[in-house]
Amino acid sequence: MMTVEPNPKYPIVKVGVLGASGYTGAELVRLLASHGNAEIMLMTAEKNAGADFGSVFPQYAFGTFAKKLPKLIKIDEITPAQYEELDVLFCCLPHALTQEIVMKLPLDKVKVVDLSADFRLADVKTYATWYGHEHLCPDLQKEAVYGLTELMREQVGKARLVANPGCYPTAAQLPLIPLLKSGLILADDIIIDAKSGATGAGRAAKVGALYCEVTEGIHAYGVASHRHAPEIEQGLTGAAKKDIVVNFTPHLMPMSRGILESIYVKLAPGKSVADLRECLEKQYEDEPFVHVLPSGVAPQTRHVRGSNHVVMGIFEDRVPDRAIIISVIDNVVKGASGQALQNMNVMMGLPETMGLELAPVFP
Ligand SMILES: NC(=O)C1=CN([C@@H]2O[C@H](COP(=O)(O)OP(=O)(O)OC[C@H]3O[C@@H](n4cnc5c(N)ncnc54)[C@H](OP(=O)(O)O)[C@@H]3O)[C@@H](O)[C@H]2O)C=CC1
Ligand SMILES: CC(=O)N[C@@H](CCC(=O)OP(=O)(O)O)C(=O)O
Repeated sequence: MMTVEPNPKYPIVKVGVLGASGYTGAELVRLLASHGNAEIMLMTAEKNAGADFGSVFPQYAFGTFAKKLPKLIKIDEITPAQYEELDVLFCCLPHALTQEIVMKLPLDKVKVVDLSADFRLADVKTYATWYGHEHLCPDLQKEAVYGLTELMREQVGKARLVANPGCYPTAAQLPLIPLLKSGLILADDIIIDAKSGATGAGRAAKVGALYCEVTEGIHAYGVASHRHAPEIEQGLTGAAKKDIVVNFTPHLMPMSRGILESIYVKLAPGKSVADLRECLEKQYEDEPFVHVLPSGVAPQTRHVRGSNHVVMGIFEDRVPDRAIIISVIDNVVKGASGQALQNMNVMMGLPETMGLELAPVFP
């Protein structure tokens, strides 16, 4: 990782990464290396504390940027002064632990982008129901801005605490929210059939997400019970201005990265698939990361791998009055660290694409 020259028009942003030894933390460091105006001041790990980042991830051990990285330390070794010298802190930590840390941070001095699910649900009861415990800091839960960047840019720009969306909710909401807001699809008949690569489960792989249990097969999990359903419903309910319940079924695929969602919707009376296409093309025509494919072309996870792009295809179903939307992202980039960096750029008044211009990796 080579140091990219800073753009002198913009300030240097001092950054901390909690959980830098995990998949999303490491991906963030990879992206920050090509940012130019970000300086990593502190990085933490738990089991890997005390190690160099380059010894945990030998692929990132080379080059001037890598050599300047601080050692991985434990969270409780960070001093208040170290927090205060940061502009932005990324939390790439497990759920529930994150809120314990964030509630003690000086949020008037350091802005936070949280990649966990801790601050995504605004309603305290919904949070307790799906996460199995009361939130430790409900005020911050309410204050947090949901960082679906393209649709929340203005709010993200003013936020102290951004809740970075979940990977599945990102791929689902970017097509569905504009369609619901425009009244082009019915709110009561949305089916999201989702598939994810195994990195979605994190580096501390559990039984079920281990290589030999994922390769050469596919399985559904969290059927009718996955905690991303209420997160998707929160966004769609806001867009439709009526309560929405979705059918959401995630599957684990034998691939490391990528999410593909086949989304089945019913057209509102008198509306056509051409209307859906026009709406999404118009919504995203100036967006650098969201793309609507021409009619008849289906996106693949390979089209976005390693990049911050979202690619959508829109099809007329053979079943009358129904459409199929296929939405793909890289779960670790737009589904986590890429969107987190995009949010940081917005929060700090930097060009939104800084550090995110890497093209997808192929094959
Ligand atoms: N992977 C993905 O695609 C996505 C993940 N997310 C969310 O982002 C967050 C991070 O995910 P991911 O990077 O995949 O997870 P990983 O399991 O890969 O990494 C977790 C990180 O947290 C550290 N950690 C674990 N336990 C503790 C602890 N008790 N105290 C301090 N640090 C700890 C780990 O350190 P060490 O390894 O050294 O023990 C590691 O650095 C999670 O909340 C996840 O749900 C969100 C969207 C997508
Ligand atoms: C394949 C896999 O296990 N995926 C994870 C989702 C990862 C993600 O987006 O995020 P949060 O954990 O931050 O909500 C899961 O289903 O729980």
